[in-house]
Amino acid sequence: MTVPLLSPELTALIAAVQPADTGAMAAARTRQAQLTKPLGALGDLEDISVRLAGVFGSDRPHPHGVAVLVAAGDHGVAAGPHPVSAYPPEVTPAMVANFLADTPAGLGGAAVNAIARSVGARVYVMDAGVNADLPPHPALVRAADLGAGGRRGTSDLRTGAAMSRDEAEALILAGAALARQAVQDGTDLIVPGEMGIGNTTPAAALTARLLGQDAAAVTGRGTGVDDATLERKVAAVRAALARGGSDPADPLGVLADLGGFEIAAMLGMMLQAAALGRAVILDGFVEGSAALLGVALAPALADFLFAAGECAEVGHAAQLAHLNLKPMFRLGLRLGEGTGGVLAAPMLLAAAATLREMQTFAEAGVPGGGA
Ligand SMILES: O=C(O)c1ccc[n+]([C@@H]2O[C@H](COP(=O)([O-])O)[C@@H](O)[C@H]2O)c1
Ligand SMILES: Cc1cc2nc[nH]c2cc1C
Repeated sequence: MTVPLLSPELTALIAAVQPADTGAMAAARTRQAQLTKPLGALGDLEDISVRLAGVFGSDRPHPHGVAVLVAAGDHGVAAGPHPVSAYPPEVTPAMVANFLADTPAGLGGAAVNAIARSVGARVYVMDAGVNADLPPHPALVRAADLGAGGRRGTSDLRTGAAMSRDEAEALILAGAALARQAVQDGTDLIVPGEMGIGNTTPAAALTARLLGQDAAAVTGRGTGVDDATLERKVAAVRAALARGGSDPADPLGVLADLGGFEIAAMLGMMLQAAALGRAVILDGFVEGSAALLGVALAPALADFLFAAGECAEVGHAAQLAHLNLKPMFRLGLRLGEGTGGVLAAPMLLAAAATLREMQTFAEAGVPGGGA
């Protein structure tokens, strides 16, 4: 197929995603082998520390701030009398209000707020296309104010494209703008997060198309749907794919055809974070679908991605395998919001600290360090 052109702004963002620093990674690998521990004894943290050296261009990486950027959007496929979720679409705007609620503990009463507070991460909230009038709040960023259309939910992907290419691009760029803001505020580890009732259905459709998998293999129970609803979800994904509205050779077309506004925004966050040399921590299945689009657009993005846990959603393992990422834990999380990504952030900070702060055998005078 002839792939339609991307806007100059998106083309520039994609071009700015360059591979990580292999020299710093080689130096970090050598250094890890000299640190005061049995060879390989820090397990996967060693590989993570080497990858962080590549991201931050130093064999002594020193990442600082952690932020979770939660984008919320509604979905046409979730509206109407045939639900694909265990919860009604009204939960999406209500949860945005919960992310922003004034509670005795501080900003926000959702899981992501509590977990972020517990690890000192900042929370940003974006309305990427929620089907409600959200009252103004100083901590609420509106994609519409960042140049994106501000439509209240996507179209039903069973019967037509979820959004236009222009809308998809505008949401990607709005997500990128929020990530630039977070970096400006001092963030080195970016966790894209999401809220959107029904969004495991578009995430499954994106995954099926981009990985060439059968709908049933990548469609899971999301919020905990029963067997009849799961069947309806698989049928929805099959119907969306059967329309033949997009080709994996055109990732923006796939996003517009099968995606969601918050998925587009998270894609923009990932591209921008990588373009600015910051690490991205992936949470669950919905974030994974954005990451698949990201590496299809900019293969070097993979160097900047770190997997938090393997979530309970069927299809997540296939995403991680495609991204060549090893999850750090398996806690059975199936929440979204970026919760798993925030939980993983201290592990990344600790991995970097080992490279930066441990002594070598020679420095510490510990025998057995080898050559
Ligand atoms: O990302 C995941 O792994 C994930 C798995 C299950 C559920 N979720 C969250 O639950 C919602 C989507 O589930 P559903 O059943 O409405 O498609 C949405 O708000 C997500 O944040 C997210
Ligand atoms: C209550 C609730 C909170 C969520 N957070 C992310 N997805 C969610 C779905 C529901 C239903």
